[in-house]
Amino acid sequence: MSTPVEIRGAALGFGDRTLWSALDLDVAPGEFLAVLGPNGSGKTSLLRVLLGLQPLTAGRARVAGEPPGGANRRVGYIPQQRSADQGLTLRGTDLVGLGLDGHRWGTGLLGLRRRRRLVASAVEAVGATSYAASPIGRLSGGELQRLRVAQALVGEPELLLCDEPLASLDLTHQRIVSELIDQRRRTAGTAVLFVTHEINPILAYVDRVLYLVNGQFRVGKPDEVMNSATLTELYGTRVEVIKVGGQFHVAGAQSALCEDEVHHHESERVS
Ligand SMILES: Nc1ncnc2c1ncn2[C@@H]1O[C@H](COP(=O)(O)OP(=O)(O)OP(=O)(O)O)[C@@H](O)[C@H]1O
Repeated sequence: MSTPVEIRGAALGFGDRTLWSALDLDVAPGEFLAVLGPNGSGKTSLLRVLLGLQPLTAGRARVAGEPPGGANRRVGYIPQQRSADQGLTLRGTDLVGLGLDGHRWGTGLLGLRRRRRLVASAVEAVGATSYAASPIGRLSGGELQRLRVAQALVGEPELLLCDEPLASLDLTHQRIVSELIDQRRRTAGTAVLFVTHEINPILAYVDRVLYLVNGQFRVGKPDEVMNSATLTELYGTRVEVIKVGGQFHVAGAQSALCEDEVHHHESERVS
């Protein structure tokens, strides 16, 4: 299996602003990489680079050995959640089917049957069979998100890009969605890049963290990145990280704290 993601000497900027530079990153088959950082640090832009939607300013990126965006590359994508238009009449199964490209599965009768079978099994895998025939405008956020996971997985991706897939989900659905993603990478060797503002709900699955801040970044195991010395250096201001009950709590200057409720809570206590 080729390396799902290879990034060498990469930089991305808009105008005179550099989001990140000198980024070298390999993501191995089955690896779960959490991508963390404050608003605007370039997390979504990194996913867009790997989708072939955003050219790098410098350096190069390869997805399974080829330039991003190639037709042969199997990349699943769970975009940042936006609530579905109430009027949307697209059915759940149609949404999941959008994750299959007609070219690869064929368009004849056999192709259609095969597509239907693949969609049904992807829907079943996320436990969405009972509501998959409903128009998506009528589904709850959690139901819709499970269908989005099915859409991202139905094409059997080698690389899964997830952009805050747990946002606005309750704890039960956060667990269901993150377990589905974890199961995929364990059983099929799919590499996962998981953009999030909150590492704790997925900590059990995370192999490494890429933390982006103000044009700087650190990559390493969670304990190597999520500690006071590393985040203080990265943010350029005093940041305290404590690990309690297997969860990280981060407190520091306001600039470092646009991340999650725990952080805000901690900042009130410390400042
Ligand atoms: N095509 C573009 N042209 C100009 N600026 C852009 C473009 N795409 C993104 N940006 C800017 O780059 C910065 C990083 O955006 P990005 O969406 O990657 O951040 P992010 O880390 O995912 O943020 P958030 O946590 O808020 O989702 C933002 O300031 C954004 O406005």
